[in-house]
Amino acid sequence: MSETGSDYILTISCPDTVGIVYAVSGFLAERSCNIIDSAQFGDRISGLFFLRTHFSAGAGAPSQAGLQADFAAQVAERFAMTWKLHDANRRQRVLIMVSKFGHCLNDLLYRYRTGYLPIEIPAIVSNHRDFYQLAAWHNIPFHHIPVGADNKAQQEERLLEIVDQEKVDLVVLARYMQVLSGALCEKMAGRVINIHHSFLPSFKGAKPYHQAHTRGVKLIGATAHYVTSNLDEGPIIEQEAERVDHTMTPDDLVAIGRDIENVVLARAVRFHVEHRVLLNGNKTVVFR
Ligand SMILES: Nc1nc2c(c(=O)[nH]1)N[C@@H](CN(C=O)c1ccc(C(=O)N[C@@H](CCC(=O)O)C(=O)O)cc1)CN2
Repeated sequence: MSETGSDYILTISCPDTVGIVYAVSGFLAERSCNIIDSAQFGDRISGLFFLRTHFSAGAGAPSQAGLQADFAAQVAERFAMTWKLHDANRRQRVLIMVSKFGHCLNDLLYRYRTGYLPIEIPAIVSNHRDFYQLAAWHNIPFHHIPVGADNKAQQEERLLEIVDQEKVDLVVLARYMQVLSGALCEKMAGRVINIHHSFLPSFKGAKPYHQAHTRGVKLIGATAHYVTSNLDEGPIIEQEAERVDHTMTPDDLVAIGRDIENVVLARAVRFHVEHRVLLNGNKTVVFR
């Protein structure tokens, strides 16, 4: 039996058909589980259905393991669901990676410290030493892993050792400026979020603000996306944009961009750790 009031989040994707919400809500009601909030979306192009349900297990409800076993047998199988049942109160363990620009790292650390981001941060990893003291101030272990053309595979092995040892759920690239290998992206699929400093698909690669200035755009932005082996091509989680004009220098755009990057990355991390993001091919469904 579950402790009264245990909160869970159920996420589902499956071929769309009649009766999915009815089956899920009936399953929960029969087991003394009360839905707190629920959202769903049927994608008519992919033919897939997506559901996120936050519920509380009342007195007499089965344990998490019991709910999972029942749901697998009673509902998930007949609808061919891809699904997960998450403990809503468990804080995800987030490893942050950074290179030379620390604004996103600093912002995430502040939001974590003030409780805005319900996460644990067991480690900070960088290919430079610049943020060693910032990590120390927050009492978070700092791992310096320099990467060059001749040692990328070995250094990525070290990263994966830390991910394993620290039971990391999510890796956040907070302006980490090295391209991760295809092998690493495969191993960590759906568990690595990057902040790209442009409004993708515009201005991929390094130095997007200079590209934007050269092009003379009137809006600039930032994009948080899951990392895949295709640089800057991963499923987009969140974006934001700001108006700019002809009077602004590339440095002005960089300064405006920093604030946008902070907000977009923090939102994307929060959506992910609250199980609000479901993959839909190379796109996402985000139940904000
Ligand atoms: N597999 C992936 N790895 C990374 C991605 C990604 O989308 N897929 N995003 C980058 C972040 N990024 C843009 O957002 C980015 C970072 C770095 C480069 C780049 O060309 N780097 C050069 C080295 C630059 C340096 O040493 O300063 C390189 O790796 O040759 C492009 C885009 C993070 N990783």
